[in-house]
Amino acid sequence: MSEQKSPQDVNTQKTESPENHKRRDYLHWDDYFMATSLLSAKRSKDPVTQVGACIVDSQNRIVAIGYNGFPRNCSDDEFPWSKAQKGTQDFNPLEDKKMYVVHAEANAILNSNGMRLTGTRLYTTLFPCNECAKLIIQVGISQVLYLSDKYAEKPTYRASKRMLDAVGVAYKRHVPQQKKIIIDFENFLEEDPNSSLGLNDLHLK
Ligand SMILES: Nc1ccn([C@H]2C[C@H](O)[C@@H](COP(=O)(O)O)O2)c(=O)n1
Repeated sequence: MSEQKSPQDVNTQKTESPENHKRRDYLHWDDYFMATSLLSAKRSKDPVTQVGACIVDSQNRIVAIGYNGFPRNCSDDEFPWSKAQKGTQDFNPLEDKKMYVVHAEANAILNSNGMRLTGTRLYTTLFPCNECAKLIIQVGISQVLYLSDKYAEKPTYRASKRMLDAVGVAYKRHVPQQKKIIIDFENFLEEDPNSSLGLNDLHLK
């Protein structure tokens, strides 16, 4: 004979069901903003280093995002994506991407459309260079969170830290709580069997 459930048991069962309480594996704020920066970096055409940045206010609202790329209307197909090699026969400084690329952090600042950025936080996938540090300081960003500092030994990055230290802009490497976030469009494509979109999964590692 099956056991009868008291109304109390039924209630307990209801509260224990995963659908009745808060999800536990939700994204934490810092991971969320860094993942947003990583997603933005996916827009970059730079074949070597794709950088993304995201500016967030004190109420955890994203106020701007950006990635590294050429200025508006400077064609991705005409301007150089390579680095000019000093000492080579055909060395031409005008054929170097660094002459033209707007860094992700600078683009994020510019994309904020003149909004007041005092006290905001900047999430960037790569530590800001000296030129971006100048902008960060001038607009009043108070904290920088970064994922990689692969160019730490270069003078431009040491100069960046010198300026940020001098004025008290805090910076720290973000250590993600969630090691992997997968954006999977497939579930949504399955909802529409007639869809002919051939989208690949986007894996953020
Ligand atoms: N904090 C940074 C540093 C670099 N970038 C951009 C500039 C270039 O497009 C690329 C670096 O290229 P690489 O020297 O690694 O060939 O990343 C940036 O947006 N933000």
